[in-house]
Amino acid sequence: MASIADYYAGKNVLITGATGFMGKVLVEKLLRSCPEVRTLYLLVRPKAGQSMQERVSDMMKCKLFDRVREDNPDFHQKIVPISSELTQPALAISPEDVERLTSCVNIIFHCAATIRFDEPLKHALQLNVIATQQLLSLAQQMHHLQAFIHISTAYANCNRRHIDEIIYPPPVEPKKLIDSLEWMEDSIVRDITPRLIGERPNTYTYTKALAECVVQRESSKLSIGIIRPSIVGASWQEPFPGWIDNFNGPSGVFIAAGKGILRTMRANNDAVADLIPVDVVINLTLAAGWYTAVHRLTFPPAALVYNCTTGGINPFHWGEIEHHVMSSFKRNPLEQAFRRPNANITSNYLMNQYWILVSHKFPALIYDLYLRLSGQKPQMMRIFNRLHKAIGLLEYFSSQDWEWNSENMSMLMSHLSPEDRKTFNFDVRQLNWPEYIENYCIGTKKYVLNEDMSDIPAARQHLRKLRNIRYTFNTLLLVFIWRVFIARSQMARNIWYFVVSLCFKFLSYFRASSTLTN
Ligand SMILES: CCCCCCCCCCCCCCCC(=O)SCCNC(=O)CCNC(=O)[C@H](O)C(C)(C)COP(=O)(O)OP(=O)(O)OC[C@H]1O[C@@H](n2cnc3c(N)ncnc32)[C@H](O)[C@@H]1OP(=O)(O)O
Ligand SMILES: NC(=O)C1=CN([C@@H]2O[C@H](COP(=O)(O)OP(=O)(O)OC[C@H]3O[C@@H](n4cnc5c(N)ncnc54)[C@H](OP(=O)(O)O)[C@@H]3O)[C@@H](O)[C@H]2O)C=CC1
Repeated sequence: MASIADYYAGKNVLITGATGFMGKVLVEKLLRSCPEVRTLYLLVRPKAGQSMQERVSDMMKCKLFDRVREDNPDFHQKIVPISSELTQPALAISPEDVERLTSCVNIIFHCAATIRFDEPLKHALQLNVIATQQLLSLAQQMHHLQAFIHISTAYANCNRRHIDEIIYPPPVEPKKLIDSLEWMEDSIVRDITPRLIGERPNTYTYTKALAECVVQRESSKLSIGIIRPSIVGASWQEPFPGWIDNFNGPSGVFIAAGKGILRTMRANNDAVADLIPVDVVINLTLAAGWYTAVHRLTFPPAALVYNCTTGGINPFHWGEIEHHVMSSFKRNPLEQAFRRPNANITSNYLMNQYWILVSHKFPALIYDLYLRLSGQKPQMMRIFNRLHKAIGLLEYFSSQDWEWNSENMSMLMSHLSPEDRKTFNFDVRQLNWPEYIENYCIGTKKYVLNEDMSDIPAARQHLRKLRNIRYTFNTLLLVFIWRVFIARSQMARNIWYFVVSLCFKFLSYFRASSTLTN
């Protein structure tokens, strides 16, 4: 059997979502580890005043592509951007481009999706389900297509505790839902969304479940693989440790904790934190593309599902994550922290509400007062309100755990040659969590916040300053309490004298006993 790189040699690959977090890593890895790949067709839309060509050339300039650039400075010649808006009819691909794609594409990686948890149902359905359906129709017109790889999520079926590598019956018939929502006003859709999504926490997981069903329906006509990653985090090894470029999932939480803004969050210390490094997901995806294509004639007509998770193989828990994130940010502090990093997670709702009041809202109020008094615009309360909205949407995933069967991941690994196992490593048994979390935190500092590592001494100095402010504040608070309560109440005074005399007696006893022993 051909090796993975040999298989991709001379192949034309179509990728959606290439400008996104996972898409970029996929493009980079294909170019670096499969240098003989012929062309990568990227479906891209113009955005924020930039044409699709500008966006793709900006993307290729980013640090992620440094290693590819070193190996092959002309790598951009292999990339062909195709203008496409996935929410439009026929994906808004021009007839010439359709002609070009149908005549040459050999393999499709469908990564594009809206991953927002607060996406209105109609839009999530349009992008995650209808666009997938349209891409499948395009795929069927392709004369040389060998594999269609769909990126789903391990949480598509999060209404279940145990999740096998099968496609579960959809919560509703996708076509019926599409037809009904088509004529409904947005306000009506908004009202019925909670009833529709049922036990799922958001429109994202709901529409991703529907998309799996849509993909499965085509599995008799196409060779299909479905990848279900859990919580995708920074890179573990490739192209370098700790690469991350967004605030999604845990990254935003880590940053907020590192900046000393987030001090409390509802999460279960003992629940498995099913993080999976982005390079692991991409290595598995490329291997699954190879496996699907090579075995396309021997497969039964069913999509092969890969639960791409760590919990069952090398579990790590939210409590451990909290510990390692905090100690990592103390060693490598972020610049201009609001307070010293000291976040705690708790599964107790009331306790969390108490700490939100004491450690979030109260300091925000004081800081905003200070800003107001110094003639600046208050902003801290606004930042906290946004943070509370974001963590409120994530708490569902950090407060419970799931069991995923990941046999297909092991099966795929057993089919890889020793060389491919190294080049496309997705063996998460080798993952050293503390080291990974340390690199992840440094990655958020370097690549998300664009902070310089040489500024760490200044950041440490800033933390020392914050510590001194805290000590001063606590002392002032104590003096205040003394003035208000102790100075005015005889009983408080008596208690205070009792405590002081007890301390004095203890000290005298200690001194006397140390003189005796000398
Ligand atoms: C130490 C403790 C350990 C415990 C640690 C537990 C972690 C527990 C994680 C569970 C994680 C589960 C993950 C499930 C697994 C998938 O399925 S992965 C798919 C994951 N999807 C996501 O994470 C998307 C979630 N995000 C959203 O839905 C939306 O961004 C939100 C949170 C509703 C915010 O919406 P919005 O207010 O409209 O803000 P948005 O336009 O998105 O962003 C505005 C700005 O805030 C920034 N921002 C966005 N999100 C954040 C954020 N979270 N923080 C800070 N800034 C942010 C943006 O970069 C943007 O910056 P600018 O461009 O304005 O400069
Ligand atoms: N990140 C995670 O933790 C996880 C992600 N996944 C899945 O992995 C896949 C990739 O996720 P990720 O890379 O994190 O997501 P991103 O949000 O980073 O990327 C989404 C991609 O989809 C593209 N896209 C969105 N809307 C359109 C549109 N209307 N037309 C054309 N392209 C569009 C975006 O393009 P543009 O740049 O133009 O916006 C972008 O390239 C998704 O399918 C997601 O469900 C699964 C589990 C976890």
